[in-house]
Amino acid sequence: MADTPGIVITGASGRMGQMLVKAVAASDACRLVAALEREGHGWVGQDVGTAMGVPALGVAVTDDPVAAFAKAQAVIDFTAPAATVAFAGLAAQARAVHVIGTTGLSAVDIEAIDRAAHHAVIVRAGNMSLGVNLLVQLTRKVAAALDADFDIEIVEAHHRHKVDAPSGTALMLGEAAAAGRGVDLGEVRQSGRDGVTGARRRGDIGFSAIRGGDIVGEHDVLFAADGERITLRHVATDRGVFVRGALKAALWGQDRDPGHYDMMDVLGL
Ligand SMILES: NC(=O)C1=CN([C@@H]2O[C@H](COP(=O)(O)OP(=O)(O)OC[C@H]3O[C@@H](n4cnc5c(N)ncnc54)[C@H](OP(=O)(O)O)[C@@H]3O)[C@@H](O)[C@H]2O)C=CC1
Ligand SMILES: O=C(O)C1=N[C@H](C(=O)O)C[C@H](O)C1
Repeated sequence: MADTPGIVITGASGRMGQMLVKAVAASDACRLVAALEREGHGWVGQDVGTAMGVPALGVAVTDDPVAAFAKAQAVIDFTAPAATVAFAGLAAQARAVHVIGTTGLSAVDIEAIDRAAHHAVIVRAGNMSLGVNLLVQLTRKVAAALDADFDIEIVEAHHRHKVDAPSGTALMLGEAAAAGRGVDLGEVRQSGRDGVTGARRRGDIGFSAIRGGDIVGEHDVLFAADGERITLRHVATDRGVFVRGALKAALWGQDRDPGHYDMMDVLGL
């Protein structure tokens, strides 16, 4: 066990954080070396297992990322954009693989992550599941096969707590559709219609977001033409699909050259 990669989970009290802590602690392929929360969080100083209401795991929750990353080979990070950008710099200094699941990152945030990736391995994806990464590939292929007679609309649904829209996955699907069509998503993106919007512009890629209840994550890519429609759909019913992808990425990243990778690299798609 001691020579398996040591993993830090950031945002350990979060929906993803708690599942990741349990998965790493239960794995034979890696070890939990730290659980991180922000300064002032009620869990800091407590055993992370006890704080979660399960048997103690022998790892106290810390608010010190520098000390935590120094003893790790990988950092798995599903938190918030500002935290993730700060962690990217610190993980690179520690030469730890940084697996980023956080969504809602701005272009400036991604530039900062790109800079950190000159010094260490970063694997970042808006969705770590095998199914969604396959759907991204399918979306690109279908978009390449059809012309703009087919209107592309991406509809996503998530739980009531989600703070960013469109989802990271919806943006991955939109990028894939735009790449398939040979256009720049920034030129054709149409989000959140409301009011008298005018008729749909030919070639636009539309995004709609639903928020409610405990929906884990659902994504439809609709290709709608006169007389026929195609829908590509992924439904996540369990966050375990993201957890498994993140652990796979943390192990895959060991001994790779520095760089900014995604789940297509990890899954070999
Ligand atoms: N790529 C993928 O496959 C997936 C991505 N996600 C993304 O992961 C992110 C987290 O999702 P989820 O777990 O549902 O969200 P939660 O709000 O449940 O968890 C986020 C956690 O991060 C913590 N956090 C925020 N800022 C800091 C900080 N500066 N230092 C330490 N901890 C911090 C929060 O603490 P506090 O409560 O104190 O703010 C919280 O514990 C979102 O961006 C989501 O979109 C989610 C699922 C899959
Ligand atoms: O916030 C979530 O929950 C999820 N976020 C990711 C996204 O923004 O696409 C991935 C997944 O859909 C769950």
